[in-house]
Amino acid sequence: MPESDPEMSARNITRFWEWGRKIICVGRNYADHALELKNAIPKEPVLFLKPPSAYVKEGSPILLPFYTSNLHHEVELGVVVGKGGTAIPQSSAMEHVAGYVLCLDLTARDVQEECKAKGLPWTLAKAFNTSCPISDFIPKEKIPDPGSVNLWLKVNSVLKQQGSTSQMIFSIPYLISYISEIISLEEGDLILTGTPKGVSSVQEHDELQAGIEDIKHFEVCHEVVFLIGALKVPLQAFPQSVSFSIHTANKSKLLYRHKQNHLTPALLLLSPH
Ligand SMILES: O=C(O)/C=C/C(=O)CC(=O)C(=O)O
Repeated sequence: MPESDPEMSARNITRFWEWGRKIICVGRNYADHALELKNAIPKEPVLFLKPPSAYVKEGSPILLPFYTSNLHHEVELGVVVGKGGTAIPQSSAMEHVAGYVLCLDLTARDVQEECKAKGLPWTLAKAFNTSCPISDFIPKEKIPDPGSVNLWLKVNSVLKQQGSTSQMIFSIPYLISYISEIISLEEGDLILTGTPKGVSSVQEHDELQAGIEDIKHFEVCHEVVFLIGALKVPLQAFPQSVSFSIHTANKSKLLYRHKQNHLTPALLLLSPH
């Protein structure tokens, strides 16, 4: 894969969500969060993906999937890739970063638990439309030390999550190097670096606010946070008319599968109709 595609380079990195092709997420990257969900501390990064259709910008509504009754917020620092590459060494990894966003990795926790129990992928739990709300683009220069910033999230003004990126098990340069060995990074890709502890359930009409603060330059970045880092996103139900009916298979067969195993796509086909 070429390191830089001239057509891609002409695009505006501050609007990466309009054309970026991948969202690569890191799970269990904060020990206290791994433990709150009763997981072991990982020895290497846990990776999963979201599609670009997961993006939703600050101020737009999050759609609440009808198949979950336990949607969780996870606040994260997102790293926006400015220069692609494969097998990027840790020593030059930060040269590939264009900037950052504050993001949420919304997770249908009940669905994820079932997927985990059955050894199934987490796609339904993590990759639905609007599962990745993002703030405005934050240029790299505004966060001189991304390994030492505070992230916080409030639900209806109540503080739920607070943690420092210094608590990450795998650092940003390590993650860029590790991921790019396996999945070539391209300009406009976003890496979600994991969430600190305090994840909890959100409901329709809840209001989420999140922020980022540079610990070392607290005074300056507190102001920056207020301007660029805050997310304020109302939740609303998936419109009933939305349909996931992507299968044409015989309904009675799907109904049988629904009874046997309600996490199969049959649930999506049959559920609200
Ligand atoms: O392993 C689990 O039970 C859940 C993991 C996550 O959802 C983790 C993340 O996405 C994260 O740590 O950021």
